[in-house]
Amino acid sequence: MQDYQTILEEIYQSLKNCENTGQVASYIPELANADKNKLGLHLQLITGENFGVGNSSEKFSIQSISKVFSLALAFQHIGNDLLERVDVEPSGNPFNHLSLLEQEDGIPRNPLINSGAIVVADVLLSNLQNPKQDFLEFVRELAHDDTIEFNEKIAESERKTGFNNYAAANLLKAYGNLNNKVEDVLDFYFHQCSIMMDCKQLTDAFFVFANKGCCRKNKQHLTDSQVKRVNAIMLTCGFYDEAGEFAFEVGLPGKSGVGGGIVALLPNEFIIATWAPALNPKGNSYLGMQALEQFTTKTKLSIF
Ligand SMILES: NC(=O)CC[C@H](N)C(=O)O
Repeated sequence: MQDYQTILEEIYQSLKNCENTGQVASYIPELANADKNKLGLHLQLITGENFGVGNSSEKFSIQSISKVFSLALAFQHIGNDLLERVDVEPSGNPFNHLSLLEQEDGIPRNPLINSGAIVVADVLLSNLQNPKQDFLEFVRELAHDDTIEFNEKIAESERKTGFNNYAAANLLKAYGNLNNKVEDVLDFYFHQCSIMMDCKQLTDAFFVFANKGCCRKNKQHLTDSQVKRVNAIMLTCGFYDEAGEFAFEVGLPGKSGVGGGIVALLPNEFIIATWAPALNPKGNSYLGMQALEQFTTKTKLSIF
């Protein structure tokens, strides 16, 4: 086995010493408080070994990483019917882009951009009995961790400034691709994005996507085919208009969030999560992208 702890420490040291030109997201005011100097990495092997460095056990707002959980839960409930309301093509555009939605008659390009995730949130609202609580329980169950919570302050902060997401939701409603009230769908969406987790917990929860749909306690949550699809969507759409760059530099399916987190995985091998709050111009963690590039280069482990 490779010396993963040493590899993580080398990556951590090299990034701690490099100039961090990223910027913390400030369009959600609560996120602007994050400390740009934080950096955490956690690796979990499919065999259960764990390795961590830096601020890997500090919780942060997972933001768009939550879109993978909502996609998985929607697949679990309505299967491929989901694909009638949201496509699976990379958008080549920023996560909050609107004009494509209008050009394509209210069918979002994929479930990992905001408009697509808002449609998925609508599906969950229609299919769950207590939507927010049931969603939280799903994430807790995947991670086997009942301490995972929403951050009400962050959800409220985004509600107050989420004009772009209101625009997307209203456009979806106008095209007949939203069954519930705009306010209710966005309340769910802002809460899912506000969930607080650390790098270790993210690797726990994403274990299911590296392990053919079975979580760490061996419960089957998704079929083989659903896991294949979720991973394919992560690979092609998980980093918005930087998905090509991530595949090129890192070579793993993964998902980023504007809280500065990234989770990536190699099916049947490992799950790795990074957290560094400052973002590059495309909205992905500046140091996190580099950490993962170094990891797959040093270990020679990627899907390619
Ligand atoms: N890329 C992200 O993490 C974006 C999520 C954020 N909640 C938004 O809707 O703008």
